[in-house]
Amino acid sequence: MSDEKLEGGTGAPAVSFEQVSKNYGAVRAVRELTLHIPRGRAIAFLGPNGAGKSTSLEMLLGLRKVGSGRIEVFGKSPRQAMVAGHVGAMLQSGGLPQDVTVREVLELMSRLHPRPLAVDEVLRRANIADLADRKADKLSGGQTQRVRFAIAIAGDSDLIVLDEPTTGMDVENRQIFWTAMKAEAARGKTILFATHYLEEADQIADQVIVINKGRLLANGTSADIKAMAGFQRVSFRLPGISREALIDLPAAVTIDVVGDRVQIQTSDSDKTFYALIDQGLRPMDLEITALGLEQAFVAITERDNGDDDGKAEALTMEDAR
Ligand SMILES: Nc1ncnc2c1ncn2[C@@H]1O[C@H](COP(=O)(O)OP(=O)(O)OP(=O)(O)O)[C@@H](O)[C@H]1O
Repeated sequence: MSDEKLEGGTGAPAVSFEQVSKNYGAVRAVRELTLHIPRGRAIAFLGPNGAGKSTSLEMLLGLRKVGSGRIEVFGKSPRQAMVAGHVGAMLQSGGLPQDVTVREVLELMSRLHPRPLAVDEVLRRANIADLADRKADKLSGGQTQRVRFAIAIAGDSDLIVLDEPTTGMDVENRQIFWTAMKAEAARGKTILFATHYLEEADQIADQVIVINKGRLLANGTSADIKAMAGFQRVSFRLPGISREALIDLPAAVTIDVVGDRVQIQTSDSDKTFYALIDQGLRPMDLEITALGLEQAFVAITERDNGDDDGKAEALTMEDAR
Protein backbone atom coordinates (compact mmCIF):
# COMPACT_ATOMS: atom_id res chain seq x y z
CA MET A 1 0.00 0.00 0.00
CA SER A 2 1.41 3.37 -0.97
CA ASP A 3 1.38 6.12 1.60
CA GLU A 4 1.66 8.86 -0.99
CA LYS A 5 -2.00 9.75 -0.77
CA LEU A 6 -4.52 9.95 2.04
CA GLU A 7 -5.90 6.45 1.66
CA GLY A 8 -8.07 6.71 4.73
CA GLY A 9 -10.84 7.48 2.27
CA THR A 10 -11.58 10.98 1.07
CA GLY A 11 -14.43 11.15 3.58
CA ALA A 12 -12.27 10.34 6.61
CA PRO A 13 -11.99 13.30 8.97
CA ALA A 14 -8.54 14.75 9.61
CA VAL A 15 -8.71 13.50 13.18
CA SER A 16 -11.12 11.32 15.09
CA PHE A 17 -11.10 10.37 18.74
CA GLU A 18 -13.53 7.64 19.74
CA GLN A 19 -14.06 7.20 23.47
CA VAL A 20 -10.39 7.92 24.19
CA SER A 21 -9.16 7.72 27.78
CA LYS A 22 -5.71 7.98 29.33
CA ASN A 23 -4.72 7.62 32.98
CA TYR A 24 -1.41 8.38 34.65
CA GLY A 25 -1.74 6.18 37.72
CA ALA A 26 -4.69 7.66 39.60
CA VAL A 27 -4.82 10.79 37.41
CA ARG A 28 -7.54 10.55 34.77
CA ALA A 29 -5.92 12.89 32.25
CA VAL A 30 -8.32 12.16 29.35
CA ARG A 31 -11.78 10.67 29.81
CA GLU A 32 -13.89 9.11 27.08
CA LEU A 33 -13.10 11.85 24.62
CA THR A 34 -14.96 11.64 21.31
CA LEU A 35 -14.09 14.23 18.69
CA HIS A 36 -14.20 14.58 14.92
CA ILE A 37 -12.11 17.24 13.27
CA PRO A 38 -12.92 17.92 9.62
CA ARG A 39 -10.22 18.66 7.09
CA GLY A 40 -9.12 22.12 6.09
CA ARG A 41 -10.05 24.00 9.23
CA ALA A 42 -8.18 25.88 11.93
CA ILE A 43 -9.25 24.43 15.24
CA ALA A 44 -8.45 25.87 18.64
CA PHE A 45 -8.07 23.30 21.38
CA LEU A 46 -8.78 25.01 24.68
CA GLY A 47 -8.86 24.00 28.30
CA PRO A 48 -7.51 25.18 31.64
CA ASN A 49 -4.13 23.97 32.93
CA GLY A 50 -4.18 20.23 33.40
CA ALA A 51 -7.31 19.73 31.27
CA GLY A 52 -5.61 17.06 29.17
CA LYS A 53 -4.72 19.02 26.02
CA SER A 54 -1.06 18.00 25.77
CA THR A 55 -1.87 14.39 26.62
CA SER A 56 -4.49 14.33 23.84
CA LEU A 57 -2.13 15.92 21.33
CA GLU A 58 0.70 13.56 22.27
CA MET A 59 -1.58 10.54 21.72
CA LEU A 60 -2.73 12.02 18.42
CA LEU A 61 0.92 12.32 17.34
CA GLY A 62 1.69 8.74 18.32
CA LEU A 63 4.11 9.94 21.03
CA ARG A 64 2.02 8.54 23.84
CA LYS A 65 0.06 5.30 23.87
CA VAL A 66 -3.71 5.60 23.81
CA GLY A 67 -5.05 4.22 27.12
CA SER A 68 -8.36 3.02 25.74
CA GLY A 69 -10.50 3.96 22.76
CA ARG A 70 -9.28 4.76 19.29
CA ILE A 71 -7.61 7.67 17.50
CA GLU A 72 -7.44 7.94 13.73
CA VAL A 73 -5.65 10.53 11.63
CA PHE A 74 -6.90 10.62 8.03
CA GLY A 75 -8.28 7.14 8.69
CA LYS A 76 -4.92 5.76 9.83
CA SER A 77 -3.34 5.08 13.19
CA PRO A 78 -1.41 8.08 14.56
CA ARG A 79 1.90 6.33 13.94
CA GLN A 80 1.03 5.38 10.34
CA ALA A 81 -0.09 8.94 9.66
CA MET A 82 3.14 10.31 11.12
CA VAL A 83 5.34 7.94 9.07
CA ALA A 84 3.39 8.79 5.92
CA GLY A 85 4.22 12.48 6.47
CA HIS A 86 0.63 13.57 6.98
CA VAL A 87 1.37 15.35 10.25
CA GLY A 88 3.71 18.16 11.22
CA ALA A 89 3.96 19.20 14.86
CA MET A 90 5.26 21.81 17.22
CA LEU A 91 5.18 20.67 20.82
CA GLN A 92 5.40 22.77 23.95
CA SER A 93 9.02 22.09 24.70
CA GLY A 94 12.00 21.32 22.56
CA GLY A 95 15.07 23.38 21.78
CA LEU A 96 16.94 23.72 18.53
CA PRO A 97 20.31 22.05 17.86
CA GLN A 98 23.55 23.87 18.67
CA ASP A 99 26.13 25.27 16.25
CA VAL A 100 24.01 25.01 13.13
CA THR A 101 22.15 27.71 11.26
CA VAL A 102 18.38 27.87 10.93
CA ARG A 103 18.71 26.91 7.26
CA GLU A 104 20.77 23.84 8.21
CA VAL A 105 18.19 22.81 10.83
CA LEU A 106 15.46 23.00 8.20
CA GLU A 107 17.58 21.02 5.71
CA LEU A 108 18.09 18.33 8.34
CA MET A 109 14.42 18.20 9.31
CA SER A 110 13.28 18.13 5.69
CA ARG A 111 15.13 14.85 5.19
CA LEU A 112 12.78 13.22 7.70
CA HIS A 113 9.74 13.94 5.53
CA PRO A 114 8.69 11.98 2.46
CA ARG A 115 7.61 15.09 0.49
CA PRO A 116 9.32 18.12 2.01
CA LEU A 117 8.96 21.67 0.80
CA ALA A 118 12.08 23.40 -0.55
CA VAL A 119 13.86 25.06 2.37
CA ASP A 120 13.54 28.52 0.82
CA GLU A 121 9.81 27.97 0.54
CA VAL A 122 9.62 26.99 4.23
CA LEU A 123 11.60 30.11 5.18
CA ARG A 124 9.20 32.22 3.14
CA ARG A 125 6.02 30.62 4.44
CA ALA A 126 7.12 30.81 8.06
CA ASN A 127 8.29 34.39 7.50
CA ILE A 128 11.77 33.71 8.87
CA ALA A 129 13.98 34.37 5.81
CA ASP A 130 15.78 37.00 7.91
CA LEU A 131 16.78 34.30 10.42
CA ALA A 132 18.08 31.76 7.86
CA ASP A 133 21.79 32.30 8.51
CA ARG A 134 21.56 32.84 12.25
CA LYS A 135 22.80 30.15 14.65
CA ALA A 136 19.69 28.29 15.80
CA ASP A 137 20.70 28.18 19.47
CA LYS A 138 21.33 31.94 19.62
CA LEU A 139 17.79 33.09 18.87
CA SER A 140 15.36 34.80 21.22
CA GLY A 141 12.46 32.78 22.67
CA GLY A 142 9.96 34.21 20.19
CA GLN A 143 12.28 33.66 17.21
CA THR A 144 12.90 30.09 18.36
CA GLN A 145 9.16 29.49 18.40
CA ARG A 146 8.86 30.77 14.82
CA VAL A 147 11.65 28.45 13.68
CA ARG A 148 9.90 25.56 15.44
CA PHE A 149 6.77 26.46 13.49
CA ALA A 150 8.83 26.36 10.28
CA ILE A 151 9.90 22.82 11.23
CA ALA A 152 6.23 21.88 11.73
CA ILE A 153 5.31 23.00 8.20
CA ALA A 154 8.52 21.78 6.47
CA GLY A 155 6.95 18.45 5.46
CA ASP A 156 4.02 20.12 3.67
CA SER A 157 1.84 17.94 5.89
CA ASP A 158 -1.94 17.94 5.72
CA LEU A 159 -2.36 18.28 9.48
CA ILE A 160 -0.33 20.69 11.57
CA VAL A 161 -0.51 20.29 15.33
CA LEU A 162 0.71 23.16 17.49
CA ASP A 163 0.83 23.01 21.29
CA GLU A 164 0.80 26.56 22.65
CA PRO A 165 2.78 27.93 19.71
CA THR A 166 2.83 31.58 20.79
CA THR A 167 4.08 31.09 24.35
CA GLY A 168 6.94 33.52 24.95
CA MET A 169 6.27 35.58 21.81
CA ASP A 170 5.85 39.33 22.00
CA VAL A 171 2.93 40.98 20.23
CA GLU A 172 4.87 41.57 16.99
CA ASN A 173 6.15 37.99 16.78
CA ARG A 174 2.67 36.69 17.54
CA GLN A 175 1.17 38.70 14.70
CA ILE A 176 3.81 37.49 12.24
CA PHE A 177 3.23 33.96 13.46
CA TRP A 178 -0.58 34.06 13.10
CA THR A 179 -0.29 35.55 9.62
CA ALA A 180 1.92 32.61 8.61
CA MET A 181 -0.47 30.16 10.27
CA LYS A 182 -3.52 31.63 8.57
CA ALA A 183 -1.75 31.31 5.21
CA GLU A 184 -1.25 27.58 5.90
CA ALA A 185 -4.95 27.26 6.74
CA ALA A 186 -5.79 29.06 3.48
CA ARG A 187 -3.75 26.40 1.63
CA GLY A 188 -6.26 23.85 2.92
CA LYS A 189 -4.19 22.48 5.81
CA THR A 190 -5.95 21.32 8.93
CA ILE A 191 -4.46 23.17 11.86
CA LEU A 192 -5.08 22.08 15.42
CA PHE A 193 -3.63 24.40 18.01
CA ALA A 194 -3.76 24.49 21.80
CA THR A 195 -3.52 27.96 23.25
CA HIS A 196 -4.19 30.02 26.34
CA TYR A 197 -4.55 33.21 24.25
CA LEU A 198 -8.28 33.11 23.81
CA GLU A 199 -8.57 36.36 21.89
CA GLU A 200 -6.33 34.89 19.24
CA ALA A 201 -8.34 31.69 19.18
CA ASP A 202 -11.46 33.83 18.76
CA GLN A 203 -10.01 35.60 15.73
CA ILE A 204 -8.35 32.66 14.04
CA ALA A 205 -10.22 29.44 14.73
CA ASP A 206 -13.04 28.14 12.52
CA GLN A 207 -13.90 25.71 15.28
CA VAL A 208 -13.25 25.72 19.01
CA ILE A 209 -13.00 22.63 21.16
CA VAL A 210 -13.03 23.06 24.93
CA ILE A 211 -12.02 20.30 27.29
CA ASN A 212 -12.04 20.34 31.07
CA LYS A 213 -10.89 17.64 33.47
CA GLY A 214 -10.12 15.39 30.51
CA ARG A 215 -13.65 15.56 29.11
CA LEU A 216 -15.21 17.33 26.15
CA LEU A 217 -17.05 20.40 27.34
CA ALA A 218 -17.89 22.23 24.13
CA ASN A 219 -17.32 21.88 20.41
CA GLY A 220 -18.48 24.54 17.97
CA THR A 221 -17.68 27.91 16.46
CA SER A 222 -16.50 30.71 18.69
CA ALA A 223 -20.00 32.22 18.44
CA ASP A 224 -21.50 28.87 19.49
CA ILE A 225 -19.28 28.77 22.58
CA LYS A 226 -20.28 32.31 23.50
CA ALA A 227 -23.94 31.41 23.05
CA MET A 228 -23.50 28.36 25.30
CA ALA A 229 -21.98 30.50 28.01
CA GLY A 230 -24.65 33.15 27.79
CA PHE A 231 -23.97 35.84 25.24
CA GLN A 232 -24.10 38.98 27.35
CA ARG A 233 -23.46 40.24 30.80
CA VAL A 234 -26.07 42.55 32.33
CA SER A 235 -24.71 44.40 35.30
CA PHE A 236 -26.46 46.95 37.52
CA ARG A 237 -26.92 48.26 41.05
CA LEU A 238 -30.04 47.45 43.01
CA PRO A 239 -29.85 48.17 46.76
CA GLY A 240 -31.42 45.54 49.01
CA ILE A 241 -31.83 42.90 46.28
CA SER A 242 -31.26 39.20 47.03
CA ARG A 243 -30.17 36.54 44.55
CA GLU A 244 -33.34 34.55 45.35
CA ALA A 245 -35.50 37.42 44.09
CA LEU A 246 -33.84 37.16 40.66
CA ILE A 247 -33.59 33.41 40.32
CA ASP A 248 -36.54 33.06 37.88
CA LEU A 249 -35.37 35.72 35.42
CA PRO A 250 -35.76 34.43 31.85
CA ALA A 251 -32.62 33.68 29.78
CA ALA A 252 -30.35 34.20 32.80
CA VAL A 253 -27.49 31.69 32.87
CA THR A 254 -25.68 32.82 36.03
CA ILE A 255 -26.65 35.40 38.64
CA ASP A 256 -24.17 36.92 41.09
CA VAL A 257 -25.11 39.40 43.77
CA VAL A 258 -22.36 41.12 45.73
CA GLY A 259 -23.66 43.87 48.03
CA ASP A 260 -26.00 45.93 45.88
CA ARG A 261 -24.18 45.01 42.64
CA VAL A 262 -25.81 42.40 40.42
CA GLN A 263 -24.17 40.61 37.48
CA ILE A 264 -26.21 38.37 35.24
CA GLN A 265 -24.94 36.37 32.31
CA THR A 266 -27.78 35.96 29.88
CA SER A 267 -28.46 34.40 26.52
CA ASP A 268 -30.96 37.19 25.79
CA SER A 269 -30.30 40.51 27.52
CA ASP A 270 -33.56 42.10 26.26
CA LYS A 271 -35.66 39.32 27.77
CA THR A 272 -33.81 39.46 31.07
CA PHE A 273 -33.91 43.24 31.26
CA TYR A 274 -37.62 43.60 30.45
CA ALA A 275 -38.46 40.91 33.00
CA LEU A 276 -36.66 42.97 35.64
CA ILE A 277 -38.74 46.00 34.69
CA ASP A 278 -41.95 43.91 34.63
CA GLN A 279 -41.17 42.83 38.20
CA GLY A 280 -41.27 46.49 39.14
CA LEU A 281 -37.51 46.63 39.72
CA ARG A 282 -35.54 49.71 38.68
CA PRO A 283 -31.90 48.79 38.12
CA MET A 284 -29.35 51.63 38.24
CA ASP A 285 -25.96 52.12 36.54
CA LEU A 286 -26.95 49.57 33.95
CA GLU A 287 -24.25 48.06 31.71
CA ILE A 288 -24.77 45.42 29.05
CA THR A 289 -21.61 43.92 27.57
CA ALA A 290 -21.02 41.15 25.07
CA LEU A 291 -18.96 38.23 26.31
CA GLY A 292 -15.64 37.56 24.63
CA LEU A 293 -14.44 34.02 24.08
CA GLU A 294 -12.26 34.32 27.18
CA GLN A 295 -15.20 35.19 29.42
CA ALA A 296 -17.31 32.50 27.77
CA PHE A 297 -14.52 29.98 28.36
CA VAL A 298 -14.23 30.96 32.03
CA ALA A 299 -18.02 30.76 32.44
CA ILE A 300 -18.39 27.27 30.97
CA THR A 301 -15.35 25.81 32.71
CA GLU A 302 -16.36 27.33 36.07
CA ARG A 303 -19.86 25.97 35.62
CA ASP A 304 -18.38 22.55 34.88
CA ASN A 305 -16.06 22.73 37.89
CA GLY A 306 -19.06 23.51 40.08
CA ASP A 307 -20.85 20.50 38.63
CA ASP A 308 -20.11 18.13 41.49
CA ASP A 309 -21.93 15.09 40.19
CA GLY A 310 -18.78 14.50 38.14
CA LYS A 311 -20.63 14.15 34.85
CA ALA A 312 -20.06 16.78 32.21
CA GLU A 313 -22.49 17.02 29.37
CA ALA A 314 -20.64 18.11 26.27
CA LEU A 315 -22.26 21.01 24.50
CA THR A 316 -22.18 20.67 20.76
CA MET A 317 -22.86 22.96 17.85
CA GLU A 318 -26.34 21.49 17.59
CA ASP A 319 -27.08 22.44 21.21
CA ALA A 320 -26.10 26.01 20.55
CA ARG A 321 -28.35 26.40 17.55
N1 LIG B 1 3.76 12.25 32.50
C1 LIG B 1 2.79 12.44 33.39
N2 LIG B 1 2.72 11.72 34.52
C2 LIG B 1 1.72 11.90 35.41
N3 LIG B 1 0.74 12.81 35.27
C3 LIG B 1 0.76 13.57 34.18
C4 LIG B 1 1.78 13.43 33.17
N4 LIG B 1 1.54 14.33 32.19
C5 LIG B 1 0.43 15.00 32.57
N5 LIG B 1 -0.04 14.54 33.74
C6 LIG B 1 -1.28 14.99 34.43
O1 LIG B 1 -2.35 14.75 33.56
C7 LIG B 1 -3.29 15.84 33.58
C8 LIG B 1 -3.41 16.42 32.18
O2 LIG B 1 -2.18 17.06 31.84
P1 LIG B 1 -1.88 17.73 30.42
O3 LIG B 1 -0.46 18.15 30.41
O4 LIG B 1 -2.35 16.81 29.35
O5 LIG B 1 -2.86 19.00 30.47
P2 LIG B 1 -2.84 20.35 29.61
O6 LIG B 1 -4.28 20.65 29.32
O7 LIG B 1 -1.94 20.22 28.45
O8 LIG B 1 -2.28 21.41 30.65
P3 LIG B 1 -1.44 22.79 30.41
O9 LIG B 1 -2.39 23.78 29.86
O10 LIG B 1 -1.02 23.12 31.81
O11 LIG B 1 -0.29 22.47 29.50
C9 LIG B 1 -2.77 16.79 34.63
O12 LIG B 1 -3.42 16.49 35.85
C10 LIG B 1 -1.28 16.48 34.70
O13 LIG B 1 -0.78 16.78 35.99
